[in-house]
Amino acid sequence: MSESPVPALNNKKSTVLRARRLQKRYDDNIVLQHIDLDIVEGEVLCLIGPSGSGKSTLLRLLATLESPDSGVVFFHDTPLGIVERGGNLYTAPEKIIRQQRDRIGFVFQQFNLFPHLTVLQNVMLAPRLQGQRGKAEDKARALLERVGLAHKADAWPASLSGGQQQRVAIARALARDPALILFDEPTSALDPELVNEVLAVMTDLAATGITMVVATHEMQFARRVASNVAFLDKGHIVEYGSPQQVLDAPQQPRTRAFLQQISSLRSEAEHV
Ligand SMILES: Nc1ncnc2c1ncn2[C@@H]1O[C@H](COP(=O)(O)OP(=O)(O)OP(=O)(O)O)[C@@H](O)[C@H]1O
Repeated sequence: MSESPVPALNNKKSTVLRARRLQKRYDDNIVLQHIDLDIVEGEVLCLIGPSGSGKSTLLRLLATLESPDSGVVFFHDTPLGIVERGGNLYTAPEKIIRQQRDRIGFVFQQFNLFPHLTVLQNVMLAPRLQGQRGKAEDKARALLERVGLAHKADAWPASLSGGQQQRVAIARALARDPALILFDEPTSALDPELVNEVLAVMTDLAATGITMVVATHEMQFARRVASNVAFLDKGHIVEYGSPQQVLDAPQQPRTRAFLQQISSLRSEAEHV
């Protein structure tokens, strides 16, 4: 019997998401290789790495917005793909997979709000689709309050600043009652003066124990908020550990070079 590609699951209850041996390629370009990750309840994992290192692709695989070429993502121990068990190929029932996927929120770099819906309607959409019709509006208003935008409920997305649109996108992700929220460089598209309002909302979420994976170039945020930091380089996780380990005492030359580059870009920007 061939060895299973997936290591035996341990039954640690608090593991929200587990990725095993993920690999992804686009044509000849191998974008991710040998990715193993465990994300436990309440953890904030920051993904850092150079442009093109595979952060966005990894987030899309974790959210099952795309499928890996091999390897599998488990969400609360449910495989969201095909695994080998006892020598047979196994997939969870489609309904179960859908229910699990619904509990993964995603916040995109470019906000991706629906332009033809008001702010309130954007946030109400998920609870409505989940059949919470009666409660959807109250829930959406409470979430807008939570991100400081209750007064913008009836506004159109295009009338908001980028920072406000991203806060609405966070409220929309929260409306799914997610067990995990994935953030893909949520402040990269923002003018510098709008970055902090979004990071403040994310810091509050982390403090309430929401499990998050955040691809980011905001090292101060990672230092303050992350439980763990993973440094991706050319599709591999080459360094992983606490923010102090990875950001203050990196072991790998590539991590050191990347952090120096980021910090010199930052000081150049401050002197313009
Ligand atoms: N849909 C796609 N089709 C083809 N190639 C892709 C696709 N998506 C990503 N890639 C390639 O995969 C590699 C990793 O891209 P990815 O966007 O995941 O990196 P990243 O670390 O998030 O970069 P950035 O910080 O610039 O967003 C790049 O070489 C990119 O060109």
